[in-house]
Formats: sequence, structure tokens, C-alpha cells
Amino acid sequence: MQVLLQLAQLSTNDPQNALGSWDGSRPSACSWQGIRCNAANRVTAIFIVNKQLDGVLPPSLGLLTYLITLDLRFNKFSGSIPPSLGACQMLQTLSLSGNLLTGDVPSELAQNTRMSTFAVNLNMLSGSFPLQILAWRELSVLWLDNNMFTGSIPDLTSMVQLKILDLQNNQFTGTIPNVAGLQALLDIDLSNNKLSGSLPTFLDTLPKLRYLNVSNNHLTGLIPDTSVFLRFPASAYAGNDGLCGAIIKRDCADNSNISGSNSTTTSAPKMLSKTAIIVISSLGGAGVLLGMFLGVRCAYRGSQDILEDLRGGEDSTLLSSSNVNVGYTVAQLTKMTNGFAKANIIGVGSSSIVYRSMLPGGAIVAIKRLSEVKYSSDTQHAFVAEYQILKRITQHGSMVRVLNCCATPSCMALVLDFMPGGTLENKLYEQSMSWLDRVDTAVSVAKGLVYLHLDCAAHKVVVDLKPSHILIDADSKAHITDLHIPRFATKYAYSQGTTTHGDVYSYGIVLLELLTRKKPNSILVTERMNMSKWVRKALLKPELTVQMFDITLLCTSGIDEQLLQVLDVAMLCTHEIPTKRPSMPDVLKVLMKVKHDAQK
Ligand SMILES: Nc1ncnc2c1ncn2[C@@H]1O[C@H](COP(=O)(O)OP(=O)(O)OP(=O)(O)O)[C@@H](O)[C@H]1O
Repeated sequence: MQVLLQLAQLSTNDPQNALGSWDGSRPSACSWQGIRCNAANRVTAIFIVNKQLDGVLPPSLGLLTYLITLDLRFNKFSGSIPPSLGACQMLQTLSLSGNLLTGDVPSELAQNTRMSTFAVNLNMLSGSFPLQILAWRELSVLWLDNNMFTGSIPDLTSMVQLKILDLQNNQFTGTIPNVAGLQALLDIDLSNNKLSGSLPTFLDTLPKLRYLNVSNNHLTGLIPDTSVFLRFPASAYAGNDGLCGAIIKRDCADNSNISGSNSTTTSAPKMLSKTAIIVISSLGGAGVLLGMFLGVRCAYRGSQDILEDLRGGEDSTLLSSSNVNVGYTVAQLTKMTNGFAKANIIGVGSSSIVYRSMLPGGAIVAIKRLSEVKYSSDTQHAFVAEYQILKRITQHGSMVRVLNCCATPSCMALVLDFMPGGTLENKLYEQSMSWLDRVDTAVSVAKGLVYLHLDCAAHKVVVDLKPSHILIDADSKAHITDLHIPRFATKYAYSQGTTTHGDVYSYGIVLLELLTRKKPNSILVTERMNMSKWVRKALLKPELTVQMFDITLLCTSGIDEQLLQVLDVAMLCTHEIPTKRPSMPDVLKVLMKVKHDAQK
């Protein structure tokens, strides 16, 4: 009990009164919130998750020698991991994710040989790869990601139970670690490090491997054209300038002068000419529009500016975990929304109500409150975990930023950037949008998807892309909203996963909406076919082609070539066979060229 009281005393901050029941006058600590004991009243588990507690972790924790689970995720604990935890030899789960911990992983932890889940991700830990981990033969989950670890990663073949290996967003150097023959291994994420060398062939020896991400390293050489490598999308290998091969559409012969996207500059003209030919030939008989579409040129610049902008020049780096800051209380939100007053409602979704609100400092935000139900603590934890990630990844300039949250038993809400321009749906169908405005929107959304597909691939973010999920800021810039992380999906989130091919399809439909100003649903009702089929059919008949485009675009002079180029991209994006759809970096490159021309 003294140990636990010490932990409570070291925290200067307990805004949620999480330790309210930690009362020294009770005979035993076993009835305290977040404490579990065995039959002999020995503490076996401590759960204090997402309570904003701060302070350091006391060395006396090592006295809890019956401890099996120590779960202190998403607080603000600082200082180092106490070496004394090595004395907790029953420990199986040590979860300190999302705190402000610094220093290295103490060597004393080598004694925790029963460890099965070691999650210290989203901290500021440093030093070399903790070799003591190699002594943990039971280890199944290793989350060291989003820290500042340096040096090489050792041979991990002794960790025969390992299922999840997440080392992304560190500073690891050397080669890809040896994981040959690890029968249980499911996920490997080594992205955003400084690893060099080639892709090892031993990945073939991992029968259960379902996720691999080695993007954004310094890897070189051929990506073998074998089934194990083909199983993963090009984004799994992106950001390694020295890699080549069919999977990433980069010829190894060109490797001496690779700039990251060279292959796509050559594929873009080819990609475009196909639809352009269909359109031109379909228009050929129309007479009316023939002149308008003549002079189509499918020449593309391989502009360096475009290439550099591809990775989302705006804020594409993730924020450091030190920005972790969970949340508002219900009382604060109630005050900020004037008691969730009807007058402040700006929108109602299927499972949420969105309020306009003012922060104490005067900034206007949107508060998205999830529908009222009885939340379980599991739902709450999943919600907070999802929030923590969304907060970081929505810092990109093409996203509606998730700023904060409220996660209490009676209220779950996200605090978002307020978008005064409303939805793209509203702007496109109920107001007017110039061609440049539409192209600008398409570029912004494409940048967001490139960022999600390349830089955030590890999170497998679900984007339900449609005009009502694209919001417009005060400067008319478009931002994607309503992202979800399936791993943490609450009952409010989309439960099914998504694929990059699926996102590309949805993006293609958004392009078609921008070109036609027709809603996919109304086409479904009136034409009894989906939007892309309808457009394909229309392209075969000149009179239908005329009706297909938004009339205001047809009346805008000098944009015929640009219309064709965007139509061409939209057709490719909505290809029936998912693998035939282009990648978002390819798409963005074409759209940026169109934007460049539209601005002239
Ligand atoms: N950040 C924001 N700024 C301004 N308005 C917003 C913001 N977020 C949402 N809205 C408005 O609130 C409405 C409801 O948003 P919400 O995300 O709850 O549902 P939805 O995405 O429209 O529907 P569903 O969740 O059923 O797909 C939106 O259509 C939009 O008009």
C-alpha cells in the first residue's frame, strides 16, 4: 500500500480524480480503483490509463513482486523507467505508451523473463536497442515505436513467440534485423528509421506475415518479384531512394539517378493518353464539342517542384509525443457549448452532433460529440488510443486537425478545427465553384491521401472519402475529416478495414463529382448504375458526354485539356480492378500539373 501511495503522492496532477479511492485509511489497497490483487491480497495489476497523471515512476514499484500487469498508458509520467522493475519477475505486461519518459530501457529489465507485452512506444526514450529484451523468450508484442532509439537492431531470431514488431519512427541504423523463421510473426513495422542495405530474402520464412512496412529508410537494391514482397503495397517500400523493382515501378537501371518518383513521371503520360483517346474519339462525332477538345496534349513535365510537393510539404512530419494532452472534462465542454445548446449545433451525423464552440482563449472550434450511450471502460480506452493517434496524424495541412478530446463515462467528444466553409458537398452542389477552386480541392485531398498512404501506412487509417467528409476552411482550402484507426475502432468507428486501392476509387468518384456536379446516389437512382459505369457509358455517346460535364465548366474557356486530364485520372482511379488503379503519388503529380496550368 505504501508503494501505491507513493505513486499517488508523486503525481501533482489528478484532474479526473483517478486516485480518489486510493485511501491509506482502508485496510487494503485491493479495493482501490485500478488495482487488482490475488487471493493473498498481493497486488497483481495496476491499471491507470489516460488519467493525465504526472510525476515520476517511483523505484519502490520494484517492491511489488507479484505484479503481472503494469499499465500506465497515456498519462504524463516523466523521468526514466525505474530499473527496480527488474525485481518484478512475474511481470508479463508493461505498458507505458504515450507518456513523457526519457532515458534508456534499464538493463535490469533483463530479469523480467516472463514479459509478453512490452509497450513503451510514444515516449522520448533513447539509447541503443535494449538488448535485455532478447532474454524474454515469451515476448509477443514489442512496441518501441515513436521514440529516439539509435544504433543497429540485433538478431531477433531468439524471440520465437514474437507477433508484433513495431520499431517505426526511431533513428535505428544498420540493416533490417534478422527475424528468419519466426513462425508467429504477424506485423513488422520498421518505417521512418535510417536502415540501409537490401531487403532480406528471409521474409519468405515468415508464414504468418500479414503486414510489412519498411518505408522511409535508406534501403537499396531490387525488391524481389516474389510473392512475399508482392503481398504488400508499393507504399510499404516508399521513401527508399535506392530501392527498385516492378512493385514500385522503378527500373533498377535508373537507380543511379533516382529521385523518389521518377518512374511515375514516365508512366503518367501513358496513363493519360488512354482515356484521352476514348474521349476524343467519342467527341469526334459530336461536332459541337470537337473543337473544344481538339489540341489535347498529353505531355507532362517531370517538374522537381511537383516531386518535392508530393510528400505533402505542409507539416507532414508527425508531432512528437510530448504533445500528448488528453482532454476536457464534461463540465468544460458544457460551458464551451453553452450547455450543448441547440443554437450551437452546426451539423448532425449518423452517430454524432457537431457544435460550434469557443475555447477559453477565444479560438473557435468544432466539438463533435458522439451519441449518448453507456460507454464501457474498454470503449473509452479505445477512443482515447484512437484520439492520440488521430491528433498526431491530422497535423498534416490537408486534414481537419483533431485538437483535443473529452473521454469520460458520460461524454466522448473530439475537439476539431472549425471549418467555416462547411462541407465540399454543400459548396459544390449548393453554391458555385470555379474550375481552379475544384482543382485546388482535388490537389489538397490528394496530398492528404498521399500522406496517409505513405507516411501513416502503419496506422492503416480508414478514410471514408466523400464530399461530405471534405471540409472547407476560411481560405477555401479543403481538408479531409472523419478518419478512423480500425485497431482502436470504437463502436462509432468504421469496423471494416480499408485499402489504398479503395481510397483511390473513392477519390476518383470525388473527381467525377467535381467534373459533373452530379451525385453518385442520384445517378444510381436515375440511371441504375454506379457513377464510374455511367461516365464510361456516357463517353461512348457524344450527346451523353456533353450532358455529363457540369455546364459551368463547359462554359469556362481554356480549360478543355485540363478537364480531359482530370477525367482521365478519375477513370483510372475508378478502374474496376483495384490493382489497376494508380497510386496516389501518381495521381497527385498529374493533378498538380493541372493546377499549375489552371493558375496560368
Ligand atoms: N470541423 C468542423 N467544422 C465545421 N463543421 C463541421 C466540422 N465537422 C463536422 N461539421 C459539420 O457537422 C456535420 C456532421 O458531421 P459528422 O462528422 O458528425 O457527420 P457526417 O460525417 O456528416 O456524417 P456521418 O458520420 O454519418 O458520415 C458535417 O456534415 C458538417 O456540416
